[in-house]
Amino acid sequence: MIKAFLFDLNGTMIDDMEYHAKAWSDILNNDLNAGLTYDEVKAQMYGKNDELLVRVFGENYFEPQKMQELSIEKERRYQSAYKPNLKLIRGLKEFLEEAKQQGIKLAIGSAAIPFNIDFVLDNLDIRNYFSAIVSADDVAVSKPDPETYLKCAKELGIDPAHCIVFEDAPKGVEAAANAGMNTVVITTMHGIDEFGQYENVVAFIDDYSNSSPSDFM
Ligand SMILES: O=P(O)(O)OC[C@H]1O[C@@H](O)[C@H](O)[C@@H](O)[C@@H]1O
Repeated sequence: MIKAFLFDLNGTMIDDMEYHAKAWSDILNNDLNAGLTYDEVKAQMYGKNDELLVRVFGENYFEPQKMQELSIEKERRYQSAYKPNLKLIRGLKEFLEEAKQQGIKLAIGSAAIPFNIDFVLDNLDIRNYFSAIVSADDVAVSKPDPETYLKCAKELGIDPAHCIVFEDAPKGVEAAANAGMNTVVITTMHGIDEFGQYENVVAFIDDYSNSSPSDFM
């Protein structure tokens, strides 16, 4: 029996992954000469910003302070490009409202830093729907490690077996599987064909306009 919905943020609540890809591509290739193709940048976009930098450049390439600066700079570029288009994915507001009315607990489990989570929640004024918010700063290791989603469940006081995750990224679906949770996939940046290996996907949706919370309980 499902008692809680755990939402990934980027690509799942807002359709912004193309803006993350552009900001990362700019930082990695134009500022840091990583020489990655656009598809390679997209494939690296999961987990914390520091984890991404280590995957691309190796351990100890940057001082922690430098990684912090690069992370903030990347999010500044992302926010300034995306802000004019900032909006929830179609049908999500009504979906959240209905879930709240039905007593389903709601949480956000994101690899984003609080700077970005605040940017979304405060500009869209939707913070009040969520009883727990787990960001990059709240976990030792991000997705595909299960820590993010297990921490959401713990903060909500709900058994992981009674949670379902909403995700857009294969590595996020993997994180949910590692946490023992099923997943609803929102096909924003990643197509259905990219999720073939995951047995914990129970549904694919383009947006929330034809769904209601009871479909996933
Ligand atoms: O876990 P979420 O909400 O999908 O966020 C993931 C993204 O968050 C962004 O802030 C990172 O810069 C991206 O690299 C990462 O992919």
